[in-house]
Amino acid sequence: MEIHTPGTLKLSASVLTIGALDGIHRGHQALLLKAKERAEQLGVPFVVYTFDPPPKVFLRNSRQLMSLEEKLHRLMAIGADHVIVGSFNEAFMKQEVPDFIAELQKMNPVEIWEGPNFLFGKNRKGTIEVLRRFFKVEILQPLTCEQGEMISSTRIRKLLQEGNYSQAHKLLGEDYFTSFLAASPYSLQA
Ligand SMILES: Cc1cc2nc3c(=O)[nH]c(=O)nc-3n(C[C@H](O)[C@H](O)[C@H](O)COP(=O)(O)O)c2cc1C
Ligand SMILES: Nc1ncnc2c1ncn2[C@@H]1O[C@H](COP(=O)(O)OP(=O)(O)OP(=O)(O)O)[C@@H](O)[C@H]1O
Repeated sequence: MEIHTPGTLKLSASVLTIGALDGIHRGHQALLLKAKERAEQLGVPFVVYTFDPPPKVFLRNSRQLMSLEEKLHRLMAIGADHVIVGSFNEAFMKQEVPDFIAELQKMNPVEIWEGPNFLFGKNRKGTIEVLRRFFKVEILQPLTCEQGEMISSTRIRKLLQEGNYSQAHKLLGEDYFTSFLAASPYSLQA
């Protein structure tokens, strides 16, 4: 797996997923595995574009679920061929939608895979509809928990804050929880 700074990766074809992906929870895992499967079927590299820190950590001071290092390990295990890490700061978030689209075009994505609520660009003006003017965008039906609620990083943060570790465990996924706890600010030793 290769790691890149924004604007440097040029590919003749790819399958792309973009997102904060904080915690790589079961919803993220489903999305990433689907995109990886499509990349394999199409015989093109699988590219993940992520942000550090996650936008909500930078903008709202939300607690970060997973370090960048841990996220990169997870992405490698899932089979990402390339990861672009955008340093999310004042300068980055001022990029207008067309500038970000131009950057994505350098990777010639044949498919972009997202969940239903993906937004991007300055003032969150970029929607799935905007993205669809330029690329083939596929939407994964959101993965929900048994109670029917959508799995999200926000929900997991709340569960951990409430001390509901067993539900957080379920939403993060069995295989992921042990090392997640060891690496996170929610470590049991903390
Ligand atoms: C180029 C760019 C600029 C962004 N600017 C803003 C912004 O001005 N305000 C904001 O709240 N989020 C901004 N974001 C963050 C997005 O709202 C969103 O968090 C990000 O695209 C990741 O999607 P996700 O939250 O679904 O993972 C920006 C994202 C990108 C890629
Ligand atoms: N439960 C889910 N099922 C499918 N896709 C999901 C799910 N949760 C998030 N995604 C998708 O993963 C991508 C990255 O989303 P993001 O990292 O913002 O996740 P999130 O859990 O919604 O985070 P937060 O709660 O902090 O907003 C987006 O395309 C989003 O729609």
